[in-house]
Amino acid sequence: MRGGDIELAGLVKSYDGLTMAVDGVNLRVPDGAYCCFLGPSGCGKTTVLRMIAGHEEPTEGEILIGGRNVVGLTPADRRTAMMFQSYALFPHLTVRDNIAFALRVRGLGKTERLAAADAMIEKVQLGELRHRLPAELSGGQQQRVALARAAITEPRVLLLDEPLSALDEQLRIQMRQELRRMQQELGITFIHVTHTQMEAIALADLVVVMEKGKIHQAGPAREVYARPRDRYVAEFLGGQNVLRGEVTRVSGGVAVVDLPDHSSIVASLDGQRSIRRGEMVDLAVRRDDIRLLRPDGAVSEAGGNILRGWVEAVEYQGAFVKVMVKTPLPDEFIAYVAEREFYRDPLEVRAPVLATWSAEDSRLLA
Ligand SMILES: Nc1ncnc2c1ncn2[C@@H]1O[C@H](COP(=O)(O)OP(=O)(O)OP(=O)(O)O)[C@@H](O)[C@H]1O
Repeated sequence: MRGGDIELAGLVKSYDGLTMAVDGVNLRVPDGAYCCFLGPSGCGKTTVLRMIAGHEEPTEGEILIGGRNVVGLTPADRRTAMMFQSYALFPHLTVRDNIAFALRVRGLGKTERLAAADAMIEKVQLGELRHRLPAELSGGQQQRVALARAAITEPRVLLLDEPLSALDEQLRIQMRQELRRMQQELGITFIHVTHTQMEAIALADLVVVMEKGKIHQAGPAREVYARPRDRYVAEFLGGQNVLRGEVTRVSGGVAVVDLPDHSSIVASLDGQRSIRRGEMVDLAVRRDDIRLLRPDGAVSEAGGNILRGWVEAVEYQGAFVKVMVKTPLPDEFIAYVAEREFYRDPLEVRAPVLATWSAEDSRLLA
């Protein structure tokens, strides 16, 4: 039994009794999940991580690992391990000795330590590098050593604080795959803190989006990206346009929303049951669900929602083209048009356009 499931219940951390670094966090992380805490600097994600690790005590609330409250226990008794941003490898010890060191702290004999280190070295594919010093390794290899050193104590939960931030862009993407592979191989719960949206989305089974000490949304990557709960999550994850307007009608699972430019948009309620006429609401539509038409073309082609504007800027992105559309609305409006489709009849800057999408592609936000 691994027992690496985590439950955070009413978790609060205040350093000075006034500001809440963590402000009432409730969350369940299943055993063996890859969970990413995502949010801007200062949102409290590292503090949550440090409290799970046992490097910081909560002001209030419980942390259950494997069903047992671990508040007050040492990291070793919690069976958690932490991998730091800087890797914190001993410069004078070889790869093998760095990895074996964690077991010396736990009082294991030398033969046992080295045998365990060798097994772990194979697991993380560091075979040929076992006798090298950290300075003789690449950033990615150093990270693998740091991971092996954290994993050798057989923790139930491995905590990673911005593990990829020291690497360059290309290596970061490569190491992302490797972290995922290792997590699956070790079969333990990973809690990974990051402020990079794409990193969280690419890696996690469970993405937890935080702001100012609170969780806005926790769910599978695709749910958080494609069905953000509120404006904050939609804007932080990106890929969505968020518009604000007044509800003029609610019926049959949809709401009609009047925007400040007097256009009417139909959006699915998407479970927002309590919406009433007259209420101000946010609605989201994915940038890649927008079709851009020339106004002189067949307006009948425009199924459902229409917003009028003109092309403010065009940015080539490779697989798609990012078109910034200026509308009379205060919110920015962007369409991602598939590359081939865009170049069939390229829109030039200042061209008037109709941005259209179907009712079911826009959703009310909380
Ligand atoms: N030891 C401390 N003493 C006082 N305040 C602290 C301490 N550690 C963190 N804080 C404050 O708590 C809040 C949350 O910090 P935390 O490090 O958890 O955020 P974060 O989201 O991880 O940010 P970053 O990505 O910059 O590390 C911040 O306002 C921070 O200034």
